[in-house]
Amino acid sequence: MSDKLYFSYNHIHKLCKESADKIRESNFKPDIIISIGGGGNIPSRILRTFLKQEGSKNIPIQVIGLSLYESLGTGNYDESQIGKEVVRTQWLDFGALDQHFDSLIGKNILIVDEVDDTRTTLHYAVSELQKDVKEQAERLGRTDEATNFGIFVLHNKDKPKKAQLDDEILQGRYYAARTLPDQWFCYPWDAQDIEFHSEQAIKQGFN
Ligand SMILES: O=P(O)(O)OC[C@H]1O[C@H](OP(=O)(O)OP(=O)(O)O)[C@H](O)[C@@H]1O
Repeated sequence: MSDKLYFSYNHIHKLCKESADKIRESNFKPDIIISIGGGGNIPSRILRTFLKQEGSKNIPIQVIGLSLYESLGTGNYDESQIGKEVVRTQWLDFGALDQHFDSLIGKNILIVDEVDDTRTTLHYAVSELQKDVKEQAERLGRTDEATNFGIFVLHNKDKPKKAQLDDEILQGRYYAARTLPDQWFCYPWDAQDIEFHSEQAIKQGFN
């Protein structure tokens, strides 16, 4: 097989459907989806379609912008540590949501991205959001309310991770549609030539 794996839109749609069923079966009911842009945006929107319960409202999606940039640190880094600095380009805005979403306190929060590679980005997202919740809860005297974080990714790369997630999340509310070997993943939204991309996805069985 080629060292690149190609995934079609249809395949991704099906992964989201299947994962929404698993999330529901596990009894985790997200109140809000926090999408890590840009890769998390399309999976978030598809997942929402399948998480929607009849008669209830759509789950709101908020987007945070996180990008991995080359670390320019001058310290004694070994090669494996270079290039793993998370830069925050956008954060939450609850002003635009209704009164039920004036904060994340006491909510079930599903963080969505397309891939868990070194885990640096997910770790950053969870720990910064946990910090925000803690600060808000202390300020508003609501520290007794439990806030639960879950994670959904299309793909988890089977490789040593450079950052860790809490066991509570990893063991209970970490949903990876597929765990695959550490190869180059090609997503349809990055394709310059979608016909070629789709053909490869069909050949590889990811259609
Ligand atoms: O597990 P990690 O090693 O942290 O890598 C995963 C992250 O890398 C990619 O983001 P990127 O910074 O390339 O930005 P993008 O989503 O805007 O393409 C991807 O979308 C994930 O967010």
